[in-house]
Amino acid sequence: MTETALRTRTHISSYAVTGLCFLILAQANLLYGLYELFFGALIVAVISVTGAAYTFMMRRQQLTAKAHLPLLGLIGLTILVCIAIEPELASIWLFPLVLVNLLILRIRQALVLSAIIIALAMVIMAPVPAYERLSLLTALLLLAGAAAWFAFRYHYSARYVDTLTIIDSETGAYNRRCLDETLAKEISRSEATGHCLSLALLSVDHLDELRNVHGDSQLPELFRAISTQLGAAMRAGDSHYYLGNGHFYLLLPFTHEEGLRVIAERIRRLVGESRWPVAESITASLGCTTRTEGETSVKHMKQRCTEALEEAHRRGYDQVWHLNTGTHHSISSTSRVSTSSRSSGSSISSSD
Ligand SMILES: Nc1nc2c(ncn2[C@@H]2O[C@H](COP(=O)(O)OP(=O)(O)OP(=O)(O)O)[C@@H](O)[C@H]2O)c(=O)[nH]1
Repeated sequence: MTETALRTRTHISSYAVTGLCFLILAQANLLYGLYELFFGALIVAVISVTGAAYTFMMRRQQLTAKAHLPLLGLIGLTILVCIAIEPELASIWLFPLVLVNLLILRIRQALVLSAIIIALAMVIMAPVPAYERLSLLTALLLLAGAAAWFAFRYHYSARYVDTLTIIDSETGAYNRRCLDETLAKEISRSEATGHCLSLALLSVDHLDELRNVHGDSQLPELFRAISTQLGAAMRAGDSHYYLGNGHFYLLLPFTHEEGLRVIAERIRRLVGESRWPVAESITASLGCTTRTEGETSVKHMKQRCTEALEEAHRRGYDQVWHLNTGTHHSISSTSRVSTSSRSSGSSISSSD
């Protein structure tokens, strides 16, 4: 579940429970013939139901949902009027208000709104004996403190859960699921704005030999180091994704074919010339492609990268291959970008 979905559920549940509590309170007030308080509780219940409906309507635009503060302010105002009518019953009204504020608003907003309402309530409750007001104030402050701590922990956990769902724990790179989502978004953005989009698939060469020599348990340390280096080598806005088995996708928005050749070659050289933990010296091959006009398929872009990588492997590893296509399925041009020899230095050579 995403943070947004979790937040929507919490908001709707909080409004619904508040609505239910105040409906019960309204009914109790009706039974005791306290008609003004009955209407007050009924108004709070109606505003709560409105809040739940509003949360549902705005579930996809939570960041622009600005009406929670006015709605809860209105609930606060109604409650203050009810306290003015019957100051002895203030605690029944104030406790749920503080809780619902902290469950729905940002922590700072909730604390400020609750503080204002509690301060006004204390003034309105002047006829009530001082020790009663003081004990109510203490209880409210304790509740607000505990609820704020809970809200802070909840917010932190929700963000942590969201991070876990997109990050590969072995390497710290984004994971496969995140790649598909982000690539689909970048393709739409590229289609809408006309900017270039490139994708590369990097694989560590001769992985089976590395596995035989160093053992499975050692390799994650190597992949983690590669992931860190990739993050540092690419510019802001680029991102890398780990698929497992020594394979990384590099997603390069705003990068045309020539730019892709430059960055892919730079990364191939970086891998070949760096000293790595576990294996010390390794090489990598990259299969690259650039989105063609009108192309909308995540699958086809990834497929071209895989085919380009297979070609790089066929040609002897430690290679960068670029594959572009006018149609989505067939390979219409294959460009050899680097020579296979690291010692001779790799330069962009002629197309095949
Ligand atoms: N996406 C991406 N493209 C890169 C990166 N580095 C180089 N490129 C591409 O390669 C082109 C040439 O890069 P460089 O040889 O570094 O030349 P540059 O003029 O310093 O590049 P920029 O000022 O970054 O545009 C750039 O215009 C980019 O298209 C990178 O880290 N990420």
